[in-house]
Amino acid sequence: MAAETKAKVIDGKAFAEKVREQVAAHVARLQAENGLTPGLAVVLVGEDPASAVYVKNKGIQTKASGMNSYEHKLAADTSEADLLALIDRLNADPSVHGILVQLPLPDHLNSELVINRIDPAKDVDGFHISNVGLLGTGQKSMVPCTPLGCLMMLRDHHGKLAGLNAVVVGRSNIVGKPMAQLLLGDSCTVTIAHSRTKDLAEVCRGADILVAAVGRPEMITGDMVKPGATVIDVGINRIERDGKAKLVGDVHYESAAAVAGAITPVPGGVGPMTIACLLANTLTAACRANGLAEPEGLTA
Ligand SMILES: NC(=O)C1=CN([C@@H]2O[C@H](COP(=O)(O)OP(=O)(O)OC[C@H]3O[C@@H](n4cnc5c(N)ncnc54)[C@H](OP(=O)(O)O)[C@@H]3O)[C@@H](O)[C@H]2O)C=CC1
Ligand SMILES: Nc1nc(=O)c2c([nH]1)NC[C@@H]1CN(c3ccc(C(=O)N[C@@H](CCC(=O)O)C(=O)O)cc3)C=[N+]21
Repeated sequence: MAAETKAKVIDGKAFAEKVREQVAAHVARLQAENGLTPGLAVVLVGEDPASAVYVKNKGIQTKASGMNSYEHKLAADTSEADLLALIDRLNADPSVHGILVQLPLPDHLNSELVINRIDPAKDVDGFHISNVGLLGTGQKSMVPCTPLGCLMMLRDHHGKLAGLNAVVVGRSNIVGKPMAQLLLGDSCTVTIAHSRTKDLAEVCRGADILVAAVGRPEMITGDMVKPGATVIDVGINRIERDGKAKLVGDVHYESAAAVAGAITPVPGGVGPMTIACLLANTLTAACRANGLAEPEGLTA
């Protein structure tokens, strides 16, 4: 028998739609008042099918919000020099305000080198070492889209986050670490757990806010969740169940939802917010590049 769902479901899809509407309204104003159209360049190297789908969705949503989308699809065997040369051109192009290089890159390319070649002001992923440092020291920066989307949903649900115990499971540079920085910035008491953490279940049970960014299908189960806690599931895992392809998170949804106070679903949770925040970051970058007022409520 399925456990009864107790938790409030945080609808990331609906939230993302609202964010995209705010972005579109601000873009329309920029065009009317300043003759400025923000532009986002997305670079995809190779033919990973999942990445191709994301890049296509990003392009569609970028255009739907009134911004320009420039897609650069490069062959899997593109040389590092050629990729760096493209980034240099995009850095110098005033119609491009945001640059995203889809990760992971093929093995022969050094992602750190490539990411750090992007002009930090155009680094809408917030992965450049300058933006990482600015975020870590509490200064204005470009904030990584996935953690920013999680933060927006958490602020919306809780109002103030100060004093809450937050546990982030996962310490990657693109999700876990920046998520922890943002929660710390909002005065949570933050614990970062990872594969070497002792008694992960007990650590997780201490969390008022539990963020799962592990990359392991359904590994966070209901017994690891404190009653009433808010659970944010970042995981995107494609699995096969009963002969069918299925998308599941890093959280075992049914058992966790029976205990949690609020939970994000997969699909329809963090994923859509990630793309909405990418659009928000592109708008923010365009405003900053032109010395214009930034959108309110769309930055950390
Ligand atoms: N919704 C969205 O927009 C996005 C979703 N994702 C998804 O989020 C998930 C995480 O992505 P990402 O951060 O890139 O993944 P990484 O593989 O880079 O990092 C995973 C982290 O989880 C930790 N971990 C792995 N196994 C365990 C375990 N058994 N117990 C505790 N910790 C463990 C690892 O620890 P250690 O460091 O010790 O190895 C590591 O820090 C994936 O499912 C990915 O698909 C990612 C980006 C965006
Ligand atoms: N430079 C870079 N920046 C990224 O932000 C980045 C990246 N590389 N590489 C891959 C990951 C993954 N990622 C997702 C974005 C949207 C959904 C999303 O919209 N998911 C939908 C489901 C989509 C589906 O059905 O596959 C949902 O959860 O509802 C998921 C995952 C961004 N990433």
